Amino acid sequence: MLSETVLKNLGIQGLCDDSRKVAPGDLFFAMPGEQAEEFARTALSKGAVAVVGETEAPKDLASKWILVPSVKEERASVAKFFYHDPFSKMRVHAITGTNGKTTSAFLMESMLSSDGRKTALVGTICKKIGDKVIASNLTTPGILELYAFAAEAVEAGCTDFVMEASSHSLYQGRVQGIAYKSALFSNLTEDHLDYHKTMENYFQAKKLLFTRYLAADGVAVINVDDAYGQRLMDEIVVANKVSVSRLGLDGANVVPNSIQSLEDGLVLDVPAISKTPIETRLVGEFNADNVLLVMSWAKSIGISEESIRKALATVKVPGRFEMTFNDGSRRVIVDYAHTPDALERVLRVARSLCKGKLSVVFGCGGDRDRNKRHIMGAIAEQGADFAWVTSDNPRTENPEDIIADIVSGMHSEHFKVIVSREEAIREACQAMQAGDFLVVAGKGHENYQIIGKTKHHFDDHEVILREMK
Ligand SMILES: CC(=O)N[C@H]1[C@@H](OP(=O)(O)OP(=O)(O)OC[C@H]2O[C@@H](n3ccc(=O)[nH]c3=O)[C@H](O)[C@@H]2O)O[C@H](CO)[C@@H](O)[C@@H]1O[C@H](C)C(=O)N[C@@H](C)C(=O)N[C@H](CCC(=O)O)C(=O)O
Ligand SMILES: Nc1ncnc2c1ncn2[C@@H]1O[C@H](COP(=O)(O)OP(=O)(O)OP(=O)(O)O)[C@@H](O)[C@H]1O
Ligand SMILES: N[C@H](CCC[C@H](N)C(=O)O)C(=O)O
Ligand SMILES: [Mg+2]
Repeated sequence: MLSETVLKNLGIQGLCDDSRKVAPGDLFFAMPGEQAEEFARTALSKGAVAVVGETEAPKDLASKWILVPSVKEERASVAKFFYHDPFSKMRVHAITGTNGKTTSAFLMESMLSSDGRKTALVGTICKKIGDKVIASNLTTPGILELYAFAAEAVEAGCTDFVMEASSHSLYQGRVQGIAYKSALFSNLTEDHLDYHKTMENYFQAKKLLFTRYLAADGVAVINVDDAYGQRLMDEIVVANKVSVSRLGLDGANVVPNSIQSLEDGLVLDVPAISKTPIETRLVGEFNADNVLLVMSWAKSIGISEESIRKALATVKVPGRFEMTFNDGSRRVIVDYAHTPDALERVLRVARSLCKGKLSVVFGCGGDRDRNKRHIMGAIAEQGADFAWVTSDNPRTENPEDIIADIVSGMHSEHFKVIVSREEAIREACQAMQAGDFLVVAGKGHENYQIIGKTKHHFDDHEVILREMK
């Protein structure tokens, strides 16, 4: 690493790896790539004090250029030094998996807080310390943002830090330098193959949380009902492992006696956690998986039964099976299902609650995994009585092309394409009769729609409430 003396002499005010965000006094990390020099020049023109690069300095920038073998490694070491090693001052907990991370992370934060521990949270919806909440751009932020936030958490007196670790972040080393006290695995199903290419690569990225980043004395808590979870359990060498199985697999450490599914919650009887059943307001079988996993984790790190109960009784997660409209007959929920597994599971729960016709409005994000689209089409067709296929965040793709991919998996007449999401929700709402249930899937808490490179205000809840008046 650059010596402390060098860093101090430079008089650095901040760290930055994105020329668009440079502030005067920043040390700029020029990540390797064709445009590294161009970004470095922009950074210097905006007042960066120096550039850390791994290619020879352009002659005219030699006095401002610090040559290192790996900018990525240097960025991690300097972040640790500059922010006073914040992660070593808290117990850090992470959850990974395709679905259920945000829900579980909210639960974890809630249980730790109920237990009297000051806790920070980082994930898809927000970065949060107590009542201070900042909306997130990524599920796991870039390493510099992450360290800066951890330093704030330490400053605020946090003892615990809960975060979602996405596969992208694990693969890219956004969490470099963290030694987790606990790591949870929810499940692994199809998503992100645009980035990881194969399920095996995707699994290996998730596995890094347990092999590279979990502390030697940390605990791994794993859902072994999932085949990749079972594989993880078998493959990782960790002192403390807890296996969790809603299905009651032989040999699992935590299995329920019974799970009762209510219209507005769950009652879980889990002898390994408590002698008496525990209630939550989270709904559906998939949430039973999340709750079991997090309860098991809580027990393993010494959170009291009372705190587990208290958190489960009150926790709510925005945009996850969120009942947006309910007049006692017609019900509309907003849910963040944007993978085949999530859509299938959410429709299954909705079906169990629906007395009339079950409909779904959904689309798929642009510039993301294309292969999941036709699978989601088939799932919507099988799981619901009627589907409105529409746009999610098209990003730079043509919305019609995305919809064509989805529809290629659909073979019945029980669906209609409406490109405008607002129009699709409007029609779906207008079609509702007594007893019907509508699932508006894919965007959950998002209050925007990304078309091209622009974020427009868009909120599923607002449209539903307007239409169901
Ligand atoms: C594919 C991917 O993950 N890309 C992430 C990655 O970008 P990258 O290193 O490839 O960056 P790049 O855009 O090629 O640029 C290279 C370097 O030049 C810099 N740059 C770039 C442009 C410029 O004008 N000036 C400049 O200095 C960039 O800051 C970067 O340091 O590293 C960046 C910094 O950490 C991330 O912001 C960026 O996330 C992009 C925006 C993204 O959309 N990522 C998504 C796919 C993602 O990460 N999603 C997961 C969710 C997964 C889940 O929920 O399951 C997440 O954790 O959110
Ligand atoms: N354990 C689970 N198994 C399968 N599906 C789930 C599970 N938990 C939640 N879901 C479904 O997945 C959606 C997303 O849940 P959540 O936001 O908790 O997951 P996530 O892993 O954080 O997703 P992302 O990676 O996109 O941030 C929910 O709205 C629900 O439809
Ligand atoms: N974390 C997810 C977000 C997807 C949300 C969905 N609304 C979309 O835009 O595809 C991802 O990066 O795939
Ligand atoms: Mg999430």
